[in-house]
Order: sequence, then structure tokens, then C-alpha cells
Amino acid sequence: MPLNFPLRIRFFAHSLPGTHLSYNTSSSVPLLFRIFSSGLNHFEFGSRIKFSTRPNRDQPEFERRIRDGGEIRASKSLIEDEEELSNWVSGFRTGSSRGILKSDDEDEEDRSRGRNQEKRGIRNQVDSFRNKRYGGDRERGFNSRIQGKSSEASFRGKKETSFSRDREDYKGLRKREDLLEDESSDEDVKSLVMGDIGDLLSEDDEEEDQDYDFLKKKAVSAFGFDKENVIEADKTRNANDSYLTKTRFDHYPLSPLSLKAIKDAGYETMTVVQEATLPIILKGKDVLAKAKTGTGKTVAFLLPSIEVVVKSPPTSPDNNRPPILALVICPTRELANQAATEANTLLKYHPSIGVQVVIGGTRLGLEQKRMQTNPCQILVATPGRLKDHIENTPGFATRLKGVKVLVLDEADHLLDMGFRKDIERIISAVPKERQTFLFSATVPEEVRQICLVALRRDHEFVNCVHEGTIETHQQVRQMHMIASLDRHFSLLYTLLREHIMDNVDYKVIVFCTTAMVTKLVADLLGELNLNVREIHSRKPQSYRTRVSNEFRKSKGLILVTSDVSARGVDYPDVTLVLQVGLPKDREQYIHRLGRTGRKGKEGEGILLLAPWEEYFLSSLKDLPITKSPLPSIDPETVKKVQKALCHVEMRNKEAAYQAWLGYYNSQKMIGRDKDRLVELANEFSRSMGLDNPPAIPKLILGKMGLKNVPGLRAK
Ligand SMILES: Nc1ncnc2c1ncn2[C@@H]1O[C@H](COP(=O)(O)OP(=O)(O)OP(=O)(O)O)[C@@H](O)[C@H]1O
Repeated sequence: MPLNFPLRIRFFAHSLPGTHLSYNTSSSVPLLFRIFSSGLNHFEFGSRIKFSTRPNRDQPEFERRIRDGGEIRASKSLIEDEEELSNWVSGFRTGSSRGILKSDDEDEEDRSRGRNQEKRGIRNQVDSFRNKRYGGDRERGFNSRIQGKSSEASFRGKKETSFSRDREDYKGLRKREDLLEDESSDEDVKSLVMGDIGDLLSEDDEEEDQDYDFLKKKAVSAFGFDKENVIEADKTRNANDSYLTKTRFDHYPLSPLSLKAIKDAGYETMTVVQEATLPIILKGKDVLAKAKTGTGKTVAFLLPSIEVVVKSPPTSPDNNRPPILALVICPTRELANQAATEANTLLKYHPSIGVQVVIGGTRLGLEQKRMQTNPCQILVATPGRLKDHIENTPGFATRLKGVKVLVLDEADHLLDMGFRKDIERIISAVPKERQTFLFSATVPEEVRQICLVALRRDHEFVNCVHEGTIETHQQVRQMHMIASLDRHFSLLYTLLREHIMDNVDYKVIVFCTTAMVTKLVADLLGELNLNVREIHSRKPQSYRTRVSNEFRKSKGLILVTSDVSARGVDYPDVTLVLQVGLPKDREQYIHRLGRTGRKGKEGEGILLLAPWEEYFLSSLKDLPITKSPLPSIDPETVKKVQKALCHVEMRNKEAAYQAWLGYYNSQKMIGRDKDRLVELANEFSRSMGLDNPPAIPKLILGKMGLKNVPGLRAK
């Protein structure tokens, strides 16, 4: 029985004919059932199998195996920091977060709550704390949105036995609550969840994960995403790596007011991805687009979205729930703000069309008020906060029923494990009859299949980075350096100083593995009198926005950051991206590197690894990254760095140590051998100038699966 899967794969500047793939399903169907079990619920089996890429909106599911495994895999993927983990864990020790793992005996609905349960659990702790401090009446007054939910999560009833919180605990919980409202601190959510559950995974779970990865890849292949199905593209543009085309925007039937705004923005001709996607989108098609970093994907999806809004009939002023017509989802707050700014640029001459942003880290009530007093047609949102509005803002779900265009920016990231459930919920809240655009600089094979849940079957895959060309920019020089951990801080300082000396207008981004390591590095470089700013998920949103805006406009500045700045953020003229330690994966390496070399400019990227991290380079073997000799570090520099390290606060070193341990514990290759992991963590501790590794709460060690591992100090 042949499996027919019509798929059009389009490369930039090329319209390729539809490709019909036939597969003998005798072997692939059972496999597919195992991998895409619920996805296959949407297939109609007949004499030919039709492949419906749209989920059943009433019962949205990506697929169960991913769902069940996903929580775990996401949790293990990133450790941002564990600053509040101790408080959090003690509040939840009776089992809230462990609940996420109880997949065997939980019902389906409980499973799908995942992160929301966690969020509610934390809110409830805050709630309970407030109750204790202020009494019920006051509590009812200022905490109405938390109320009414307490019956939803039964696990919370058991949790509070040791819940005598002092003010610090309360503050910690408030922070945690903010964190969980903030999709851009997805890393934190993952890390904190991981701190709780990741290491409760048995070895079997991990093996099953690997097994699953393998099977999923096979299934992806069976669906026709093999290399052999990718059609050769016009290579001329990629050869010179030009991001602009000669096609003018007025070549297409865009509204004159949009064209006027485009001209004002200084955009004369289209970028490659804009030229490739616009005509398809204007025809009403769904698009999955892959194009290199910094090549104008934001305009590529915003412009046609605006055109859809322009062409829609105006809403009656009497309608108190005016429809949201275009919904753009971004994984981080910075990115959402950036997309909204770009939308406003394009809307300069469309005064009747409004854009609003809903993101974590801001007060839900304020956003609700803003949306009520000044309803918009275009909404840019981060996933968790959007889901919050769907669930808690009266009339919001009705407004979403008007969505005609759904955009997932950084689609592969949004559809990966960390955001999966939120996106699933959002997709179920918007109409089936809509246009959907998925954009990213990376679309790994494994994620491509999952992309299909959002797209119509006749969507087009516009690949501006065709097979055989590199996914990074040729004009960005990529190097890696391998040095033992004890030399990393001195090397980092030396590399930065050399770069500053060579570049008057230097603008550097230093990526670190976790938020608390970011803080440590920023503190250290500040002590060394470098002009440093820091952004990570533990900084308040107002601070993040301020620093982000400052860095966008400035030169002569170093931004030390966690992965909250890895994707999408458009800082012009970044001269160097320095990645210290293991990136989460190949994609993250590419996105981080993509902060330099934007809009065809030159740039430099350095990846600094320890010898035991060198294995990661095999995942970059198709990229033009070369080994660089280490710069010589004079003894004076070493002394200077050691002295500066002495001035870094002890508690920051302790937090960095714990976060470091958590991050590498979650890296399969390193975290597997716990004895070795602890040896390496203690090497990191010594590199911070500590004689003894900081003690870690027993509870956290237990949760990390590191109890009684030699070399660790417990408290
Ligand atoms: N047609 C155009 N001509 C000139 N500049 C453009 C054009 N379109 C977009 N730009 C500019 O190019 C820069 C990069 O665009 P954008 O941030 O959308 O890139 P991206 O492809 O989304 O990158 P990333 O993959 O990192 O998210 C922005 O400063 C944007 O204003």
C-alpha cells in the first residue's frame, strides 16, 4: 500500500514542481504508529494513505511519544541556573514536580498540563504565603487571578507541610512565578524542572530516548525528507552569500502604504528569503522557510501578514471583542519586542492597524487592560504568556477565533520540547482556516516532521540554505580553541583585550552556558575593567530591555549573556561572538554565531572548549570552523585575572558552580559518568579560585542524581 505524501520543496528563487513520494508502508506504518501515534490518528487509511498535516483542533496533539518523553527531554536539555532551586524544591518536595514524571498513573489531561501545573503550583505557594501574611480577605483582593484554580491541580494539596516561609522565601517564589510566566526564560523553566526531575530518569529512560530518537529519524526519513528528495537549487546566490536580491518590493501587489513604509525603512530590494517566500504567501499558501541568520526573515513574515490585515474588512466599532487577525509567536521577550518594533515600522502609514505585545515578566493585568482599551489586529506574543491570556483573559479566546495568519518565528525552537505544550494549546485556539508561516535559520530533520502539525498539507518548504551549502555565513570567520578549564578565564580576558585593541568599534557578545555562569563571567570581566553588560533570565525584564536597547545602539561594549540572546535578536555590527563552553546543540551554536555577520557584514566567532568538550566539534564538521592556536597568556594577565576572581562575590561563585554542575549533568555525553562530571565541576571550581568546591544542598544533589558522588560537598 503506497503512502502518498505530496510535498513541495521550494528553494529560493525557484519554483519546483510538486514531488510525489511513494513508500512501501508495510514496514513504515507500524513504525510510524509508534513514533507519530496520535499524529497518525489524523491520517485516513484507505487504499491510499492521505497525510493530513493539520491536527484535529478539538483534540490537539503532536504525538504522544514526544509528549511523554518530551517533558523529560526538555528538562534535561538546559540548566540556566539553580539560584532559587533550593527554596522551590523544598516547597515542592511532596511531589508537585515529580508529578510530571508520573506518566504511568496520571491521566492524559494531567500529563498535558506539565509546565502549567508547575506554574500554578508556584502561584499557589505564593498564594498560600500571602494568605499567611495578609489573611484571606486581602489575599482575595489582590490575587484574584490565582484564585479559582486551586482545585485544578490536586497535587498541590499535599505540598505545604513545611511551608513556613520567611520574606526571602516569598521573594524567591515571586521570582519563580515571574520566571514561569516568561517564555524567554524557558531555559530556567527547563533547568528548574530538570533540577527536580531530570535525574530521576532511570538509565532505561535514557536508552528509550535514544531508541526513540533513532526511530523518529527513521520515520522522518520515511515521510520523504531524505536528502534524495531535496531538489537542487540555484546555487549562484549562495555562492556569493549575498543576502539581497535585485527584486524590488513594488514588484509584488503590496499596498501602497506598506510600500511607502518599506521605502522609509530604507529597504530598497528584497532579501533572498523575502523574494522567495512573498509570492508564495501572497498566493495564500502556508510556508516553512529556512534562511540564514540576519537575512530579513522578520520582514518576510510580517509584510504579508500585514497585507492580510489590510485586506480584511474593518471591524465594527460596536464589536467589543474585535478579532486578532495576525498572531506572531516568538520564543523570547526580546525577540517579541523586536518583531513588534519591526511591525510598527512597516505599519507607519497604516494608522488604523495596531500591534500589541504580550510577554512574560510584565503584569498580566496591565496587558489585559491595554488589550481592552486599545484592541489590536496584530498580536506578537511569547507562548506561555499567550496561553495565560487564553486561559485567564475574558474574551481573549473569542478574539483569537479571528486569526487569519499564524506565525511561528524560530519555529524549530518553538516546536521543540520546551515550548511544545504551549504551542499545542495555542494552535488549538486559532481557527483551522488560516495561513501559517514557520521561519527559522535552522530546521533540523527531527523537527521538520513536527512542523507539519501546524501547516496545511500543500504548504511549501522554502529552503534558502540548500543541501551542500553551509548554514553559517561565509564572511564570518569561525574558530575553535581547546584549553583546559583553568585557563579559560585568562584566555577569555586575553581574547577580549586583543579584539578590543584590533577593533576600535568593537561590539562583542560572550555566550555562557547558564545564567549564573553568565553572571560570574560578567562580574569577573567588570572587575577587569572591561565595559560589560549582562543579560540573562535572572535579570528583571525592565533591566533586560534597557540593556538590550543600549547594546543595540552602542559600540565599544561587551554583552555577556546566556541563551536568551541566542536567537533572533538583531544587534547591528557585532564584531565578535565568543562562546565559552559547550553550546546546547549544533543549532544553538549556529544561532549564537548568527548574532554577528548580519546583513552581509563581516564577523568573527570563537568557540572556547575544554579538551573533554571537543567531541562537540563533530556536530559542526560541515561548517568552516578551524582550530586556532591559543594566544599566549603572560603571567601578569594570569595574576590579574586571579586577583579579579578574588573580588567576585562568593555566593556568585557558589551559584555558578551549582549551575555549571547542573548544566553539564544534563549533557548526555558528560553527565553520564557522574564521578567524572564531579571531577570536572571541581576543576571549574578551582578555576574560580576556590580551594574547596562549594557545598550543595543534599536535596538538590539528590534531585540531580549526584548523592554520594565522591568529590561533592553536601550541606
Ligand atoms: N529588504 C531589506 N533590505 C535591507 N535590510 C533589511 C531588509 N529586510 C530586513 N532587513 C534588515 O535586516 C536585519 C536582519 O533582519 P532579521 O532580524 O529579520 O533577520 P533574521 O533572518 O530574522 O535573523 P535571525 O535568524 O537571527 O532571527 C534587520 O536589521 C532588518 O531590519
